[in-house]
Amino acid sequence: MPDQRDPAPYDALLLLSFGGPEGPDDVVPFLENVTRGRGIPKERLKEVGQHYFLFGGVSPINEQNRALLDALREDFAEHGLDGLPVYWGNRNWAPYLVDTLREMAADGRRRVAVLATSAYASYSGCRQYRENLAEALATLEAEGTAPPRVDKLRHYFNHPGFVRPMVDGVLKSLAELDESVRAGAHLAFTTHSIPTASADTSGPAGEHGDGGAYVAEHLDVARLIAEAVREETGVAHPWQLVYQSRSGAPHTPWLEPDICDHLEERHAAGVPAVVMVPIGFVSDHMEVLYDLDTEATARAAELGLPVRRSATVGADPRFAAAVRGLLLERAATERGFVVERCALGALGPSHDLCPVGCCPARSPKPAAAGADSPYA
Ligand SMILES: CC1=C(CCC(=O)O)c2cc3nc(cc4[nH]c(cc5[nH]c(cc1n2)c(C)c5CCC(=O)O)c(CCC(=O)O)c4C)C(CCC(=O)O)=C3C
Ligand SMILES: [Fe+2]
Repeated sequence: MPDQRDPAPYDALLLLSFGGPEGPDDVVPFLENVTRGRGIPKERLKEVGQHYFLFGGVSPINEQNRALLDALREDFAEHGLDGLPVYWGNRNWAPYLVDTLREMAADGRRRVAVLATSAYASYSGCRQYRENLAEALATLEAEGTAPPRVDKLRHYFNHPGFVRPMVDGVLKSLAELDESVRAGAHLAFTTHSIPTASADTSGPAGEHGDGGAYVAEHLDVARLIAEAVREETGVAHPWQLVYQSRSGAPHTPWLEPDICDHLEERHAAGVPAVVMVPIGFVSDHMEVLYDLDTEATARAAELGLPVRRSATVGADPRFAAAVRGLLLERAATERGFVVERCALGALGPSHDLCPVGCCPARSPKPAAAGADSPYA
């Protein structure tokens, strides 16, 4: 049996996130960072900029990550991992990933476990993070600094520490609905829309059928939550997986239906209330605060349809404990043990190392933490 408290070979955890603006002057440069080379129409960028300006140019994502860092440090300290430092770096805003990795190298960190604030497979949700890691490591090498080795922790969409807090969130939202509409409420599980071409090729090649791993993983989580809610309430609330935050050119097919169209369609079908469950996201960041709490909630109000939006996991202590579990599990695996890998649902635990061709890019770039990675 491996020592369940031994983080070796890891000497640090890196929380890798998206990043977001912290004031009005940050908004445009942030959007330029996000969309460089991605072919996003100017009109869409203007519109998304307005979402940020509506909130004073501040995305809530950085505050959310600071709270998660606190929760992780507290959990580690309480479970004998207080010697394991936790760092934070972002893909698109300060603290930038490359600066954090440089600091980690200077601090003598040689082997780093990476937790991305993205729970599912897809180019945007996995490989793009791995490409950014590879790019940052290459930058350090070019500067003459030996970069630490980075291992990305597996996808945790089906980990109980991710799923259970969301079940509680749905139960809370249902309880907030008026009793007259509660039992008839539908659950709208939402996630980021992505191009269908990207969805179909998400995950290891050939796995999971139409919509690839991205859709299959979300359906598994939606089913798990709906089932747990039924067990708690005795009511089988009808549910559907829907999408939000569509971007890109209008002629490119993206996953549908959109949450706003779905609310209209449910309303027309006589559904008395809807709980929007943002399973695609780890915290209440701008896609949640604008696209659901502002836009979709306003659409529902126009329709006279009662809606609630349930909580994301954020800094829930159960999620922090899950991260510790993922790190210790991977650490033991790297030390040569065969360990139990905690996962709910039908798909089982996700892979540790992305195989060649997993979530392919439009134009191939080096990606870290994969079977064919230059820095493995
Ligand atoms: C799958 C997915 C996740 C979930 C996984 C994960 O969390 O990583 C996610 C998260 C996020 N997306 C975010 C912000 C943005 N995403 C954009 C654009 C895009 N996202 C895409 C996909 C995803 N995005 C895609 C396919 C595009 C089109 C451009 C491209 O092909 O790359 C744009 C540009 C404007 C626009 O096009 O909408 C912005 C500003 C923020 C920060 C929010 C905040 O500031 O609080 C977060 C957490
Ligand atoms: Fe996005």
